[in-house]
Amino acid sequence: MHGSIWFLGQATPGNIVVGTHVWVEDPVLAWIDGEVVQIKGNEIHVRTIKGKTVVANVSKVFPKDTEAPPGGVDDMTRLSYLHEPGVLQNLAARYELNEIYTYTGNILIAVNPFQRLPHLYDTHMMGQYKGAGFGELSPHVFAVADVAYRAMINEGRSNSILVSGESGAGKTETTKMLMRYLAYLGGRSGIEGRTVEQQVLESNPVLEAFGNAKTVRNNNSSRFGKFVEIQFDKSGRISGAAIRTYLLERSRVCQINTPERNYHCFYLLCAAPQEVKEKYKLGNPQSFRYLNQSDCYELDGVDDSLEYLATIRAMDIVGISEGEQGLEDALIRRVMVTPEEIITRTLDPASAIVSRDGFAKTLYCRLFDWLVEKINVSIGQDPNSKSLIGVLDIYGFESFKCNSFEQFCINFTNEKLQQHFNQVSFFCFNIAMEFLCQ
Ligand SMILES: Nc1ncnc2c1ncn2[C@@H]1O[C@H](COP(=O)(O)OP(=O)(O)OP(=O)(O)O)[C@@H](O)[C@H]1O
Repeated sequence: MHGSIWFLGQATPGNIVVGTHVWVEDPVLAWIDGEVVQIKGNEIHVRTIKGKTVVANVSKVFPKDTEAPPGGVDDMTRLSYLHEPGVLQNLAARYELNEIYTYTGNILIAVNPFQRLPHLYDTHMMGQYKGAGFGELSPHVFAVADVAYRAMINEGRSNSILVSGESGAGKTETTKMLMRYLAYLGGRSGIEGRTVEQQVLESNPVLEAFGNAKTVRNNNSSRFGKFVEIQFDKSGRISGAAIRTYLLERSRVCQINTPERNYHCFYLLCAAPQEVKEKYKLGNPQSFRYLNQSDCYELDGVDDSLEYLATIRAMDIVGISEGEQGLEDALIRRVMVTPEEIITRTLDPASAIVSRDGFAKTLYCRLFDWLVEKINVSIGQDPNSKSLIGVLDIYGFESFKCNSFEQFCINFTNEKLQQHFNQVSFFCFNIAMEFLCQ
């Protein structure tokens, strides 16, 4: 992987004297600037711009670059101090000017604007970035896609772009923009005049119904990692695409907390037309243990019965039909295979519950993998593609009340994922706005 983010330039006692302009932590603003008025050993007394005097340990006080341009710099490697307050100040100054993209070397930092900015992504803009040298124009997600594409053509090898950041930071949107630009460069229309990007996006409602859920931060949070492969032929034209998914959050199937929800598909099923509900003996979401652990059932502005119909339509497009299951034995009996014989043991209720939950999680993950396979058949992969550009959209680390150990450990042990990390040459890091405003 090329590069990562380092916070350098930590203050040392040597470069802070009375009169130095510094940053200190602030419970409301995250960081506030001020001037050092007194130093007592490791204690630094700072008069902030709000007129308050605060005392902080020297290790928590960072020098401020008083000569930094007020509008910020578009590449943060040009900052005199690459420490947390310096970086945040720079991103906030640019954000004020509606500049949501900033480089740190060859890493693109994207701040979520939480509003549509169509002028940033139109065809005119794509034309501007086509073939432009990296860093020649303002930082942009198209510039990252462009450099990845050029490197693929010139060096004749595949590339990957890693899109990371916390939940709600804008990874999925960034991934869509990367795909849109690659489809623009790769030219070829897909089946029936639909571009590959359109085909991948058309499968989104299915993936979102089964892989997205309401979380504290995002009403439509992807709870899985996604690697979208855009495949190219030897002349650099798009020849196919495929979606690989990773690390679906298994624990959510059986365990949720207010104000979060389980996967959307469960609520959609409960909002299905009456005949479907009767056929599958479905009640309201409040009657299901896996849904009623949280008291959040509805999403603002979303009608689950309409979403149900939209998902069924999207499933039709990708060629998914109905199937049936019979499950009782798998739930209440455990089969043990020994060298001598096969023993079937009936479980006590507590073990049956553990078994039920484990079974539900595995069943759900397999269902999800099966859906992804179906989607790939429908999109059309090219087994003979010369090279590909992969866009890896994967959530970063978050701090929950109850962190799922399973979820985070797996980040580092998943071999399939590691394989793609090894291919990554370009990096987009997404930041949600509230991070800047904390
Ligand atoms: N570049 C952008 N332009 C406009 N709106 C954006 C942009 N990026 C993000 N958003 C807004 O922020 C919302 C959340 O973004 P997104 O779903 O991409 O986050 P995410 O990082 O993929 O979250 P999660 O990890 O929870 O799935 C989007 O629904 C959209 O409204």
